[in-house]
Amino acid sequence: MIEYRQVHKRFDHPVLAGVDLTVESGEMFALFGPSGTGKSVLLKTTIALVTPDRGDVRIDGESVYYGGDGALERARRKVGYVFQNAALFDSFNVFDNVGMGIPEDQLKRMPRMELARRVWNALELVNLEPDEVLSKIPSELSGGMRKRVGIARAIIGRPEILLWDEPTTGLDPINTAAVERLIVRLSDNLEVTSLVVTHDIEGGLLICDRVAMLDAGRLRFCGTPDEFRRSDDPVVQAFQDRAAAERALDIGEPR
Ligand SMILES: Nc1ncnc2c1ncn2[C@@H]1O[C@H](COP(=O)(O)OP(=O)(O)OP(=O)(O)O)[C@@H](O)[C@H]1O
Repeated sequence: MIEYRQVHKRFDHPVLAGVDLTVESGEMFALFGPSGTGKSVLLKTTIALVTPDRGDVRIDGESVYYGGDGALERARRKVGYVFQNAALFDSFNVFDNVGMGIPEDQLKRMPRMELARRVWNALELVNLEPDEVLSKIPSELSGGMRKRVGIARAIIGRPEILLWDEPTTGLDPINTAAVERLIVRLSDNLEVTSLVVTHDIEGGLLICDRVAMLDAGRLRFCGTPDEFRRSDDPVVQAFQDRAAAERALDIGEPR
């Protein structure tokens, strides 16, 4: 379970102004919101990739920020993070990039054969052919393949929680659908809690148990996909209308 409690963050302007949100264990949860409202920043506060100015995050009841020695480390071990642009290391091959998802202390003690087996399994789980990609560097892969390598790195450490930062952004419709199927399959097979930040509202509503919408640094909506669709909040409605119009433009439908 992930609990965000009164999370505040400002950079040169206020971004998060007291976000309260609970994602239950085993849940598949999507976070929506207009561009620049702090969705990625909130995701990053989960494991202190961004540190909140105020507030706390609790994972399975343990405070990430006030839990004392080792709390952040324990949180990071439980979480796999799928970065927006895959964030692979350009000069390392796929084997090394995926292997980096294993915590360093475990990696040091791990026999090479065991590491190879884990990397192989992780690549198979994301539908990549290990033989074909292991020795390639990221620039030799397509955008969709790089995303999958990033996902393999996130799952190789056997996380209990997967955080997905815009996993389908920049992908064509076919790859988008494939990655969405992958999110569902991995979340089911690995029995993880998934929190997905996405602009793909339709996809998020289709695959998630609950969704939330962030607006102006605060949670504007939290509920089931059905409740979201039927919300009479004008801000939520306007957001959905805008998303639908953008989608229609994307896929060339008449507006
Ligand atoms: N490290 C940082 N330093 C300064 N400003 C930052 C930093 N990270 C994020 N911001 C700012 O915080 C705001 C929220 O950014 P964030 O990436 O969380 O938005 P978002 O809701 O995920 O948007 P998008 O949907 O466009 O990705 C933006 O104004 C962004 O410029």
